[in-house]
Amino acid sequence: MQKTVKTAEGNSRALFIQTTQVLGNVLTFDHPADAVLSRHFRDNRELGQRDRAFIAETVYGIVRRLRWLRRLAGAGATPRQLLLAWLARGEGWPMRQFEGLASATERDWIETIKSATLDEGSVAERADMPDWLVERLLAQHDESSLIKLAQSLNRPAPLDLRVNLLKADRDVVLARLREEGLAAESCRLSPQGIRLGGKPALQKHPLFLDGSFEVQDEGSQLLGLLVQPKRGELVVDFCAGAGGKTLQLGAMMRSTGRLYAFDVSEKRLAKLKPRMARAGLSNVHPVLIAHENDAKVKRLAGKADRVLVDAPCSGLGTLRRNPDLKWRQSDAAVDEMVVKQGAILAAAARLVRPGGRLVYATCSLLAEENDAVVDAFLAAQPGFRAVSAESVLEAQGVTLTTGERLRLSPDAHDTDGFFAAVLERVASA
Ligand SMILES: C[S@@+](CC[C@H](N)C(=O)[O-])C[C@H]1O[C@@H](n2cnc3c(N)ncnc32)[C@H](O)[C@@H]1O
Repeated sequence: MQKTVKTAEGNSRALFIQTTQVLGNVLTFDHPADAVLSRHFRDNRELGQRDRAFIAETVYGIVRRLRWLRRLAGAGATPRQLLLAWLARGEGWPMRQFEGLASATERDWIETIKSATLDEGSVAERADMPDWLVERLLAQHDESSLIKLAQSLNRPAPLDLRVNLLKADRDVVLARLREEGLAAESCRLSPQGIRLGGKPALQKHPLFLDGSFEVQDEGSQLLGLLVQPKRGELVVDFCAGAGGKTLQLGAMMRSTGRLYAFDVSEKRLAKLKPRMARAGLSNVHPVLIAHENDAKVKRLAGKADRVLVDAPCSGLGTLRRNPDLKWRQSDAAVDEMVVKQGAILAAAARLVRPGGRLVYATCSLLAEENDAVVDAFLAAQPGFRAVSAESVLEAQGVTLTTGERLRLSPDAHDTDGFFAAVLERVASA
């Protein structure tokens, strides 16, 4: 495999070739883009931080604007042509920057790309989304708000941290990061969050290694607040994954009580274990389940004070971080997901004790995966009632006009897109 020669400009011929290779692999959409990138970086350990950033940002930039680039460069454009078109039009590289990187013929082609004009295009083309997705979103938004939302989803996300309140104080962490020259601000909404300017590498930061903070989008932090777990409670994180929210819930419980972290993915749960240790949590019990009706789940029927269902979903609210999802998801996959979401919510609800709380959340922007799932659940389960998400947040010092259900989007809140409904099992008489 071609190895990179790092240059001051970070745009050597070899780097260019590697970027084209990675892009070609990402554009098959067989695997998530972040997995393709991680693998490439693992196989090319000599790549410096700048080169990695160039490859990742370029590939993500192209995937975000793929529809536009294919209109400019031609539907059958090769990964290399897409790369050239992106650098010329998306990044605005002047012609001289292509010297030594592109052949004379390619440079002529780049000139035509630079001066090409496109007609306005369809809504889906302007949104840089597949037609099926725009059709679904147009049922919820008018054209101009959809374009605004799409543009916000087509921009990179900021980097947010959640301070582990079990180990650290937000102001102390903020002050330390600032002393180190990082641009750090308190998050606007989450009382546990810090927003950083730029994308500093933090995996080796002492405050990361000692569990004082974790990377977690501000919107995701608000979901933890909706669960609002207390010391000594029995809490279930039904779809815990690698534990982004489990860690937050465990810290809010001050490492007391019992916090069950269920998931069907052994690989994801395995990633939770070192994170629990770093976070100083001894109340978390990861449990691998075969499916939502596993006997291990049923044992807790009627016992949980709080249950979080952070449901598997299309993930379309996270397009800023995972832009390939819009090309990897499909209409049919969303329909299947909706059935699964209903089944998981119904199974999770059985665990909630009378008077206990159930939170259903997704990082989707589609009403089918959000309101429709909750509406169907409430219609089938008269033993549950809705609680206002806005009031739950307000009680914790978060001022956000969101109404009964939490709806976050990058254009309105500069967070990833999230949905959540807070439900309560009516206490028996
Ligand atoms: C949105 S992700 C969870 C993210 C996690 N809560 C976090 O904050 O990092 C959804 C998770 O649901 C899990 N999942 C899928 N089907 C499930 C099921 N039937 N029961 C429990 N978890 C399931 C997936 O493996 C995935 O980890």
